[in-house]
Amino acid sequence: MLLSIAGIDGSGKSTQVREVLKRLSRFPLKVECAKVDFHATLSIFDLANHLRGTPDDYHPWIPPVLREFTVACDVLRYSQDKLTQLVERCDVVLWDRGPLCYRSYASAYGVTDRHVSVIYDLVAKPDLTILIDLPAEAVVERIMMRGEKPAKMDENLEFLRVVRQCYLDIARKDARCIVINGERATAAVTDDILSLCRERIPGLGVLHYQMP
Ligand SMILES: Nc1ncnc2c1ncn2[C@@H]1O[C@H](COP(=O)(O)OP(=O)(O)O)[C@@H](O)[C@H]1O
Ligand SMILES: Cc1cn([C@H]2C[C@H](O)[C@@H](COP(=O)(O)OP(=O)(O)O)O2)c(=O)[nH]c1=O
Repeated sequence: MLLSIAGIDGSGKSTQVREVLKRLSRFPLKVECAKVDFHATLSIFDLANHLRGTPDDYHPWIPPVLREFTVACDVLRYSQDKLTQLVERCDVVLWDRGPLCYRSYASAYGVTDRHVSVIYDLVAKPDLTILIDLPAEAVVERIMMRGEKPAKMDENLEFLRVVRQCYLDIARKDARCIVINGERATAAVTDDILSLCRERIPGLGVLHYQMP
């Protein structure tokens, strides 16, 4: 089962991937985490650094269509070279981000180029995408509190509002995408994700709990 955890920056994707992994590790299941390795996209950040003096100041200086095409190429490469094999070897793969995220970012940056969209059609399709949804205001507060990583240029209220709307618009059209409320304690969000997995994926409903 390929489970994609989606949401705007700071919505708690990485936190949930970690928590769901912890909970599933109590069961006799092979569970692995996945996240796209950026390669060509890193050159976009290098270019932004060269042009603007900071790697995340890429917008609007580097045309969005060039950037999103580059991101899409990295996502497809990762899907074909690593993710597909991982899914074959594992009972559950927890994907931090996923096609919904990448399509939403492209849309938020106004990219409608068909080539980008066709590349995402070729990427492995998650069995289930869980969109952790919460208002951009709540996320900005979390990002400001986040000690480990300073806020990036695109982690601002105005842009995150647009990204959130793009997520919701794209998710609404996908039957394999479920929106959950992310404005709750971490454990409550994890509970929701696990119960959605059990409900939807045959086999996960008959998990045999192993005593720790
Ligand atoms: N349910 C939650 N309530 C409050 N803070 C949270 C919650 N989930 C995550 N956080 C905090 O919010 C910040 C962003 O979470 P993170 O998992 O890094 O998000 P993402 O991977 O979506 O960017 C982190 O500092 C994290 O500790
Ligand atoms: C997912 C995505 C990210 N980005 C930008 C915004 C992200 O903050 C940045 C890095 O992505 P990523 O490494 O996935 O972010 P994080 O470590 O916060 O999970 O690249 C795009 O421009 N397009 C995209 O499709």
